[in-house]
Amino acid sequence: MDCCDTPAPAAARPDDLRLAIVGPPNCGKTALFNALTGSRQHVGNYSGVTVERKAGLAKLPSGASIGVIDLPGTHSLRARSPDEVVTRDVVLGRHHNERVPDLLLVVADASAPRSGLRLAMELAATGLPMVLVMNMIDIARHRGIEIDTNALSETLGVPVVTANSVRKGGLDALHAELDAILARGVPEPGPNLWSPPDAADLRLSHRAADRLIARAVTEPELPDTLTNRVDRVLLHPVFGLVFLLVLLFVMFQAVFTWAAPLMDLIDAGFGVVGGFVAAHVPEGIVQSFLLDAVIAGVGGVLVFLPQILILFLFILLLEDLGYMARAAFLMDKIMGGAGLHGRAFIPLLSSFACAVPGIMAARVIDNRRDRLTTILVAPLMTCSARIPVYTLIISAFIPARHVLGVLSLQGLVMFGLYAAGIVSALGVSAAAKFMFWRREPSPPFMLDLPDYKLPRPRSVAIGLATRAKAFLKRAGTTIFAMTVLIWLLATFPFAPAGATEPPILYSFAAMIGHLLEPILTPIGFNWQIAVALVPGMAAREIAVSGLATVYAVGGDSTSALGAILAANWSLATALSLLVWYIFAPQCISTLAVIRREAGGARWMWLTFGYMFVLAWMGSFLTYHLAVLLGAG
Ligand SMILES: Nc1nc2c(ncn2[C@@H]2O[C@H](COP(=O)(O)OP(=O)(O)OP(=O)(O)O)[C@@H](O)[C@H]2O)c(=O)[nH]1
Ligand SMILES: [Mg+2]
Repeated sequence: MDCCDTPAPAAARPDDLRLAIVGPPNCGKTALFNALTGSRQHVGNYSGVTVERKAGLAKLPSGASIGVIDLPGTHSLRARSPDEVVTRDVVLGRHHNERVPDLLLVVADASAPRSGLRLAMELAATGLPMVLVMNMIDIARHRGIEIDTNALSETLGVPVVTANSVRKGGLDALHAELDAILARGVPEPGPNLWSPPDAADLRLSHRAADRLIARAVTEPELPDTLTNRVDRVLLHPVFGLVFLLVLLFVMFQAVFTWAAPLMDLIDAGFGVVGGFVAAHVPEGIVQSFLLDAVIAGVGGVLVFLPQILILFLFILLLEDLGYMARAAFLMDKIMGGAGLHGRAFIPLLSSFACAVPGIMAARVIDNRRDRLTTILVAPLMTCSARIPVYTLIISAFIPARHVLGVLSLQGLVMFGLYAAGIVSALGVSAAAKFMFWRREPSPPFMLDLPDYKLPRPRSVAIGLATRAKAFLKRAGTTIFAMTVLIWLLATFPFAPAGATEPPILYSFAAMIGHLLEPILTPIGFNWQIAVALVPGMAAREIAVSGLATVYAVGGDSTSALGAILAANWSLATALSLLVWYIFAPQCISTLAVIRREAGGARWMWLTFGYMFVLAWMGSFLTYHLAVLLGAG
């Protein structure tokens, strides 16, 4: 029966029901949420993937729909970090605009059920009705772990089902249970007796969990040791670090070399469209708009899609494999030396995609000082929006030859730019620790090392598609809008009658460019760069589309942008711009998210200020050093 066919009594009005998914980190809550609701939220094999509340609608086999909320993972309601506070507040009904959930879906990792069962026992005190889901049952079975769901259900007094959230049909038991609950009517909540547990309560609850496990879970004599065997190499203090370095290195080589054929293809595609427009649209303002703003500008950015996707392919595979937490473990010493918390690794790693989710991921750090340091340095990590800028300049100025026979020099320079971002992040955090927090010792941190899992092609494909969509959307909105603005500035006003100079020199763009020259000439930038930099605050890629448009309007539309730059700039200018892009506080969304997450405009201005100073000084030194060495 469809729920919407007949007006139903209160208990059977599932549309109003709210179900909250709660569980320890990395037990598959988001995978379960996606499977229930058909959403495509990001999952990854490490703790702290989800840092905010997400809502969706689950359709049950009976046709009923119920509201489902996915929450950040937590080991206890005694929330410490901001992400855990979200979970606590939703469960206890303290979240603004949200009432207490009607039913908790408590998720435990069946292959390592301890923390999930402990949390389930703690949650029982809230009085909320719940269902316990023993997720990842496939992994548990594979390892020979047996779960007695009847014993669990008897002891806890709640329905217990097993689930595999990443296989079709893996939620059948849960679906049936939810429909049965709806048919019976969701029980009224009991009184909320939860209070923050103290150390003695925690000890007791751990013992209770042990007793429950002894009764309901049978572990095999010989635990699975593949993860341990692999970790003996990958977590080795020397081999492990060497492996990590080689991996990163291969990644950047791949970004450069694998992408080339695809990029050429897209470039050729735009070439054909450009030829068509040039042949069929009469010369004039419309043709200039299509050729200079749309094709040269936005098209010039779209060409970089393959590179961005290759970088994400690596990141998604490593995430799903469970390697990221290992990398965090390996980097802990180095990061700790620079005053960064071990938990900062994942936020900093996410910042390779974009600083915005990276800064949000810092919510997993419970200590405010360490969270602020992480937020402060996250924008120094090389976000994917820098890829087009880096690639453009590298391809134009660094010869495509090999070093030592196999290493591409261009890939090497790219690696160097990423390394420069990382090293400067370590340096800035060490400086911040020295200046602001010298006396406070760093608290220790516990890292969950997940078991390795084979990456699932479907989830990697979904991840890639999401990234591609986001990039194309940016290109179609922000980047397009700003490129059109630059085109307008470069086109109007027209040159006066009888003008002898190229028309663009009479445009607003040239006027603005010349206005900024006093700040930018000392670092080797010309007025064309200046024009692209200001709208580039909206998105870094606009430097590419902006330069393409300015040069195209200026009459340089016949050859590729790289060739135009190579002909117009000195190597010193190119290097200076690369260094500028390592440090420049360049995108407004990042600054806005810093303000929100750090809780004040002062942190935003501090980030803007230090990054601007670093960018200007770095570019100044680079430019003058390069000129001294004869590259001017
Ligand atoms: N084999 C198997 N893998 C699963 C299952 N459920 C989730 N996974 C994988 O486990 C990893 C963690 O899943 P997530 O859904 O991100 O876990 P989470 O509980 O939301 O994690 P946080 O948001 O960090 O708390 C991912 O790599 C998933 O693909 C399952 O039932 N079986
Ligand atoms: Mg999650």
